[in-house]
Amino acid sequence: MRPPVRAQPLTREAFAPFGDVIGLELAGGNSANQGTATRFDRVANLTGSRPEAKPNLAVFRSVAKTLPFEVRLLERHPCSTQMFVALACQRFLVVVCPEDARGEPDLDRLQAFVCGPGQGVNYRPGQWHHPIIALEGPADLLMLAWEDGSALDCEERPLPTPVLITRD
Ligand SMILES: NC(=O)N[C@@H](O)C(=O)O
Ligand code: NI
Repeated sequence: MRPPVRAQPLTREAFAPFGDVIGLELAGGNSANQGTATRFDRVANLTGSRPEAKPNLAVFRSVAKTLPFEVRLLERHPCSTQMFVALACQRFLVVVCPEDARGEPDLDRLQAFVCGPGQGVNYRPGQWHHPIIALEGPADLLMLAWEDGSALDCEERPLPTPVLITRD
């Protein structure tokens, strides 16, 4: 079995190779609503590359899992970004994995992030990741991706051996 992967706190810098972080480290912004708000525009690069695919705004009501957690499969969405933002949660787990020269998950470089209330991530298109996991308590998470109901919406890859994610 591979050495366990320690889940790390979510930061913009650490997550940058995998996509965008939402709700963390907001910078700049412009005044809005007669000065009663600051708006931070385009905090994530939302893309869907298939003309027939439509944006799907969904709510995932996830049951709680605990760490340590065994990752037994990864998936990717080749033609769309996928965003998850916590609507209500205590913690949620984001697991991402770079790809090797063949485009397959490079499990030696798998990373895990513990995210909290008010935070979100947006995977870049084709980014290998584990399906979203709620931690410590059930979670409602808002999801946005471009989907058309075809197989290209989501490509799954069962892992030959599980990868254990432990608490930092
Ligand atoms: N597609 C789906 O239902 N869920 C996954 O894509 C996920 O990342 O959670
Ligand atoms: Ni996904």
